Amino acid sequence: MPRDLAQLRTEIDAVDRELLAALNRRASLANEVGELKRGEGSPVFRPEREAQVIHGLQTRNAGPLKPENVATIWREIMSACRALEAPQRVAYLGPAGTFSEQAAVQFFGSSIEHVPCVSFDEVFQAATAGTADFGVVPVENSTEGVVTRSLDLLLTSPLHIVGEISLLVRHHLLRKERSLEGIEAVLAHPQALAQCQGWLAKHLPGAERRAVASNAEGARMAAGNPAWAAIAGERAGSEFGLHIAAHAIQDEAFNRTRFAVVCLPQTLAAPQASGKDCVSVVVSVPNKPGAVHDILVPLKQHGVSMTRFESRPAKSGQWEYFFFIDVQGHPSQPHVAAALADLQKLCAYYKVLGTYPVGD
Ligand SMILES: O=C(O)C(=O)C[C@]1(C(=O)O)C=C[C@@H](O)C=C1
Repeated sequence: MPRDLAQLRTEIDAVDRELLAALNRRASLANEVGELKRGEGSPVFRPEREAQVIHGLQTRNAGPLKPENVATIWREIMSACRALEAPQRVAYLGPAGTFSEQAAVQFFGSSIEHVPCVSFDEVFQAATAGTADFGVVPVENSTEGVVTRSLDLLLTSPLHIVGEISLLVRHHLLRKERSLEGIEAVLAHPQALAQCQGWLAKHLPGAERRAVASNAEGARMAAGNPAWAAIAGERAGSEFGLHIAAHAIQDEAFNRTRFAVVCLPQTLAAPQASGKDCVSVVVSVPNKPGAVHDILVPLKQHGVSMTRFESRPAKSGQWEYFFFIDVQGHPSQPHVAAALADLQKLCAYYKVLGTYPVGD
């Protein structure tokens, strides 16, 4: 005899009470961990431990919850437990409603203190000066390529990368009206304008494209002028009470942005191996034939996979470049350590930007 709705809800209520009791037991344990850590002066946030917890549960998960549900739920549970140990302040390009904010919440969970900033430079400053514990900045977009300012800041700043997260970025055309009639200007961050240039040329060829500090800032401004539209995500639309006049206008359907999570080395030492890690380095080589080829040889010799290779001008006026290289693995693995040591010997400049668990 199948149970009726009332019976099923009674059972759900009983399970919820068990869950609540179990979650509070977990939170009390996290409180104790927090006390231990305060005594030792060790970091509250341990991304490799969180990655292991989620991975371990996904391996044991018998369903019907999907593995991605398990990840989302436990990210929030650990965010709440972490906040009990000590609230983590996270800087990102604001205001509220940006994709950077979404990346910060997706990475740290929603139990964080928000530190919205007006530029990527300010995000780095906040995390360097200690007004934030962490910064979250975009480093690469699948349509537009690298976010050059972030890479330049990574090169010169004392911050290192401790995590990464990638978001599917869907840009909408947002405005006070529901139609495309009478739009004089489209406001967005230059990256978003570039990611939607095909759509704009086709549908709003006469509208001015105005670059602003962030997409959410554009949305805030469009909320005050019916002749303006903004390009931004849903979050910004609801934040500023705008309608979606056109859905998903980015030129590539699978437009993704990868964000780096950065902090001072004393906030969080390089994470221990999580089992699925990555090392980011930036190097420069002497300006001579074959030098770029040579730096890749140690990776091949030691069987280390390279997942990223980007160049940025060294700004010396001499056609010299910095190369941003990501390799798979963790320096505690002998073949990774040997490959990096051999690579370093060939470089005029060599800096490890970070070792961290590979993001989703
Ligand atoms: O294991 C720890 O070090 C904890 O502080 C506990 C916990 C958790 O909730 O599981 C919370 C914060 C850390 O980032 C990692 C894990």
